[in-house]
Amino acid sequence: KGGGGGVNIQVLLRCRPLSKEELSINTPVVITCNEQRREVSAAQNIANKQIDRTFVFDKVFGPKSKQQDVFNHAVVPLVGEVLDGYNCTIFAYGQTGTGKTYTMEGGGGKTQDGELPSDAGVIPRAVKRIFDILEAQSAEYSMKVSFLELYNEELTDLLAPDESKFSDDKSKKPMALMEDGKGGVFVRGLEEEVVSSASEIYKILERGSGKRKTAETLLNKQSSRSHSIFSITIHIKECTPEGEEMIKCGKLNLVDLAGSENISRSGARDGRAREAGEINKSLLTLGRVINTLVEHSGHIPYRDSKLTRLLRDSLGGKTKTCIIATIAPSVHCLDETLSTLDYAHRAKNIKNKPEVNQKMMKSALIKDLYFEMDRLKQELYAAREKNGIYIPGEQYLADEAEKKVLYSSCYLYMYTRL
Ligand SMILES: Nc1ncnc2c1ncn2[C@@H]1O[C@H](COP(=O)(O)OP(=O)(O)OP(=O)(O)O)[C@@H](O)[C@H]1O
Repeated sequence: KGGGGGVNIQVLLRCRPLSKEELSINTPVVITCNEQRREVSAAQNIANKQIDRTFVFDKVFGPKSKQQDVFNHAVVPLVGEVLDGYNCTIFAYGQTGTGKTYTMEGGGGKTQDGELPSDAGVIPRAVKRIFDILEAQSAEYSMKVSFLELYNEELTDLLAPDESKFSDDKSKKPMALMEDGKGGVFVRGLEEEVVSSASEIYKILERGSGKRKTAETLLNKQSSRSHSIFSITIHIKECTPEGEEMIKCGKLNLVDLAGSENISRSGARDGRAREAGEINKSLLTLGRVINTLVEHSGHIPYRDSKLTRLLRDSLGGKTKTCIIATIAPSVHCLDETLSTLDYAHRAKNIKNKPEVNQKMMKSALIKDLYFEMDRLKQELYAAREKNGIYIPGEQYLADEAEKKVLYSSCYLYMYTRL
C-alpha cells in the first residue's frame, strides 16, 4: 500500500511452461520464478556476456501454477471489492503466445453440468464466484455484461446480433465512443446483456470469443493485435435502517491486451511500421499514460487512444487495478520477456485512489433508466429515419420486434430484479 497518495496498482507475473514443441527441441530456459520471494530472474550467458536480472512483483506464478491458484490469489479479493461497490479492472499484458488469453478466458475446456473445467480462466471463474456469493446471500441483484473488441482504433461489439440480420449492407458500422458529461465515456449502442445465471454468461463468452475468432479469419487479423474488454456490472439492492431502498453498484473489467511485441518493433521489422503504429496506437498510448503517471511528468495523454479513454479510471483513477503480466521461459523470447518485466515493474508505481461507488436511491436509478430508454427510443427512431426507404418490410418488422424486446427487458430489469 502506498501512503497518502493512494494505493499502488497490483502487478502479478505469470510464466507459462514450455510448450510440447519447445520441450521436444530442448529449448533452453532462461527464467526462474521464486514464488515465496515473489521474484523472477532472467539469466543468460552468451559469449561471456552475462545477463542476470531479478524483478520483484506483488505475486509471482511459476510455470507449474494452476488456473485455480491465479484466480484464488489474484482475483478473489477483487471480486469481493466489486460486490462491495468498487470498480475493478484486471489487465493481461505480455508478448503473443505467453498465455494472456489462457489466463483470462482459459484453455478451451468445456463447461459440463455447470461445472468449470480445470483450465477455465479468470473470467468464467470470476463470474461463477459472483453468482455463488450473491446467491448465498440471497441478494436481490441485477447483472449485465458487455464484450468489446478494439482493433486498429475501431470498436466492435462482440455481443451484437449478426449484422446480416439487421442490415443489407454487411459492412460493420464502427461504434462511437461518447463523453458521458460526467468525465467518463460510453460506447454508443453497445449491447449490454442482462444475465441471471453463470451458465448464461458462459454461453455469452463462447459466443463473443467465437465472434472474435471468425472476424479474425475473415479479415486475416490476429487476436494478438486486438484488445478485448469483458465487463460485468452488478447492481445490488440494500435497505437503509429507515427502510429506504438503495442500489449498490460495482463493475469488473477484464482486459486482454494485444501482444506487447506489437509496440512498434515487430511492425518496423516487417516494413509495416505505419500500419503497426496505427494498430497499436492504444498499446503505445497505454505505455505513455503509465510513464506519465509514474514519472508525474505532467499532462496524461488519456485522450490519445480509445483504450486509454475507455479505461481511464483504471489508471490513476478511482478503480482498483491489477495487471497480470505474462512471459514465456524460453531463451528465444528473452528480449521480449525483459521488456515485459521492465514495463510491468514500472507499472507497479502507479497509484490509484480507489473510491466506492456512491449508492443510488432506487427511485433515482429508475429515473435514470427512463432517461436511458428515451435515448434508445430516439436512437432507434433516428436509425429508422435514416435508413427509411431502404428498409424492406421484413427489416421493419425485425426492428419493431427488437424494440419490443428492448422495452420488455428494460421493464424486466427495473421491476423484477430490483
Ligand atoms: N500457464 C499455462 N499453462 C499451460 N498452457 C499455457 C499456459 N499459458 C499459455 N498456455 C498455452 O500457450 C498457448 C498460447 O497462449 P495464449 O493463446 O493464451 O497466448 P496469448 O498471450 O493470449 O497470445 P495472443 O496475444 O496471440 O492472443 C496456448 O496454446 C495456451 O493454451
